[in-house]
Amino acid sequence: MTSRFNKIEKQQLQVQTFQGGRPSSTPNCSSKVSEKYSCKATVYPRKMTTAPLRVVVTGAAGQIAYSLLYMIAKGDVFGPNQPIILHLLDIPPMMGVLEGVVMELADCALPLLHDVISTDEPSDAFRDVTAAFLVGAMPRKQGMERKDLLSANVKIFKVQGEALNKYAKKDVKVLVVGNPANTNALICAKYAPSIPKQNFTAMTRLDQNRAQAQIAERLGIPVSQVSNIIIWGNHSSTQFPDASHAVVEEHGQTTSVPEALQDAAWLNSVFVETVQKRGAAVINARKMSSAMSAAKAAADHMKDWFSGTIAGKFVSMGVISDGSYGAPKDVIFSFPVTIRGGKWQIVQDLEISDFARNLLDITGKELEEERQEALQIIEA
Ligand SMILES: NC(=O)c1ccc[n+]([C@@H]2O[C@H](COP(=O)([O-])OP(=O)(O)OC[C@H]3O[C@@H](n4cnc5c(N)ncnc54)[C@H](O)[C@@H]3O)[C@@H](O)[C@H]2O)c1
Ligand SMILES: O=C(O)C[C@H](O)C(=O)O
Repeated sequence: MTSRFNKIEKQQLQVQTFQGGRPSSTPNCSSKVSEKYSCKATVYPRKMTTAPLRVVVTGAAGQIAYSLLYMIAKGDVFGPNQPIILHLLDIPPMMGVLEGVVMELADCALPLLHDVISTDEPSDAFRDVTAAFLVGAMPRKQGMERKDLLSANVKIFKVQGEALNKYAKKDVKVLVVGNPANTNALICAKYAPSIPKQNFTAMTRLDQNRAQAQIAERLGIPVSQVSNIIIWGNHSSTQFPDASHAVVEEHGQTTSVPEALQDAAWLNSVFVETVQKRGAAVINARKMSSAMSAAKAAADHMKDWFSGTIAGKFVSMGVISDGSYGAPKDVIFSFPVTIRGGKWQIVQDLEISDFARNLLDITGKELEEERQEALQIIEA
């Protein structure tokens, strides 16, 4: 456990005292499933002093959630000493499936899992949550682009923005996974005006992880030796995976990725296109969109947001644009960020080549177009 998790524990203790068993502020959830799964059946340390953190996962009966819930509940995201109350939201027809997921969570006998609230009511799902994984949305099928999902999905994020605004903690950290993630996050933030826009982010960590894996494979080294790859812009096929500032660490020596690879042609073509099209490649192979890797990326994103980035390292997140690097303002644009004390900051003053400039402009323009289309759908 790091000291950053200690800070979270202190904040939590100010608002909710853990009394053993069910915390006093647990909402009376209408879900039958939640009634069945009481913390009395859960085994956890006797002297637990840290108050549990309420975490909502939407689309909880779906593919991504099936991997993600386990990661959260076993401590991968909020630390090995942070008890969790999971709030699980899905739509009414999925309540039966969700019941099975809740049974499996109980059967995992995870010491950190204090309680599970499963529901189809946004008011119960979002009440008092400190972290929100917004996964619930339709996935694309073979041959579609992610923005083709706007008409099906964007209204979900209006409703959930409103619910977050009303019921969540004002410092809730929101990660939008459901596609098209950047524009859904923008709409979600718009309908939650009482929560700072900086608290709404979109997931491009899967693209970062994919890029890291491609570079490591090309160099024949472990992924852990590659860092500071940037994903610029939209989580779509216009994204720009940029390894020009990335580094390789081997035997205590740091080398830039372009220097280690000595293959600019590969970096500017095969590498970029492979990462841009990786989601579609997985769909073609699996006939379903990525789920295990998406869950891992969501866990990585939220873990870094809560616990911070390591000195000298940055990660990519879709965040509200302030116009840095000539990106359009007021879209959710993926930038390299560092994180301290739960707050992200865009890394400044990185050199942008003409090649990069062109790709940044393309992905920025797509985000402006998506914003316009989303607003038309919402306002129709
Ligand atoms: N940003 C990324 O990198 C990334 C990666 C992978 C997948 N995704 C996206 O994540 C989303 C979920 O993918 P999946 O594979 O888990 O899909 P899935 O179809 O397996 O699960 C989605 C779940 O969301 C539920 N849902 C639908 N509307 C809802 C609502 N209004 N409230 C709550 N739940 C709702 C569905 O009932 C379903 O259980 C898709 O949009 C997919 O494209 C994004
Ligand atoms: O490609 C998709 O539609 C799913 C997801 O966004 C991904 O990148 O794997």
